[in-house]
Amino acid sequence: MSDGRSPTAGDGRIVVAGLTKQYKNLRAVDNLSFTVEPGRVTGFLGPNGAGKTTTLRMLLNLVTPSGGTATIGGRRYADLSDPLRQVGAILEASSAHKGRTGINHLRVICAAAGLPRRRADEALELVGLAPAAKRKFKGYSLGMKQRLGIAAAMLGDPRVLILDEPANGLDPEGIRWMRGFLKNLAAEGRTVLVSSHLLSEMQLLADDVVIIAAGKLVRQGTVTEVLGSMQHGAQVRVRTPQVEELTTALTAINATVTPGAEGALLVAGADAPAIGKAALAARVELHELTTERPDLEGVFLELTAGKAEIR
Ligand SMILES: Nc1ncnc2c1ncn2[C@@H]1O[C@H](COP(=O)(O)OP(=O)(O)OP(=O)(O)O)[C@@H](O)[C@H]1O
Repeated sequence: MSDGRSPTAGDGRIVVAGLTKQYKNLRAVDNLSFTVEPGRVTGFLGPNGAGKTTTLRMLLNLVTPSGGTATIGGRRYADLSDPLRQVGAILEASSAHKGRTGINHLRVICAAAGLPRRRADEALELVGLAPAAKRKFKGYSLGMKQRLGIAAAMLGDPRVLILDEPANGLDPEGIRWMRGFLKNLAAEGRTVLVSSHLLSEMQLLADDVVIIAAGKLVRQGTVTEVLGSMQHGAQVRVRTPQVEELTTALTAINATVTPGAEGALLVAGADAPAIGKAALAARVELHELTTERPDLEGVFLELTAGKAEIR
């Protein structure tokens, strides 16, 4: 981040408080409250139609809330003195004039926003698109288009980044790049808010998660906290030719044993070393001992079950 930026986005903390959006009969966002901290990547998760885009649009003053507030550094977006230098946003897959080159696309935005022309080159460099600067937009791959969108959002060197589904359509290499890029921005102290329904991706990318369903907050916390809040906790998958003996031995140490797929046993209430020890003491042969940790996908499905109504 460059020095001398306007301080009006404050520390870049995003606070959503009682935010509501009513569309005729549909409450797209319903009394939603959460905070997004600077210096961290926050994943904004929810099933399709949960209200993510509507929330982000209210944050960026593109949709007027029916109630509540959304502020960045204590101010509404509309009250920021120079928002493009403070908040960078991508709300949909990048689009540009087909015949325009990448660099010219960014220069046009710089000119319109009163930003120095060199920022176009710097932003292109930042996202690794400098070698394709003079290629036309229509020849860009989807991944390159996404990078160009991020370059555009970075033109004002903003303290806060808000990205709606930036990983959509990216290949694994593109996703890896995006992950590193956004983590670096957070490490520089910026606020990074990324919406997604790609839960497995968020598990690798985000420090914090805000999960919504049907317009309402379902859970907010660090990825670790949310994973830890999973009802069932970790399970261990075990295979043995001596099912009965092992079940007896594990029940004796207060573990719960249930049949899993393909003849495996799922053990809860004891970790792998404890199971191994109990098996050894009972002279039971083990063919597999695998700890299965709940992933964000499982937590998400559990937390949003029944709330992903078609709207
Ligand atoms: N302008 C509008 N008028 C009426 N309904 C709307 C409008 N914009 C969004 N909605 C509805 O509000 C609900 C929330 O939509 P939103 O796009 O915010 O969800 P989302 O979580 O971003 O989902 P997706 O991942 O599918 O984009 C949806 O049911 C949508 O149809």
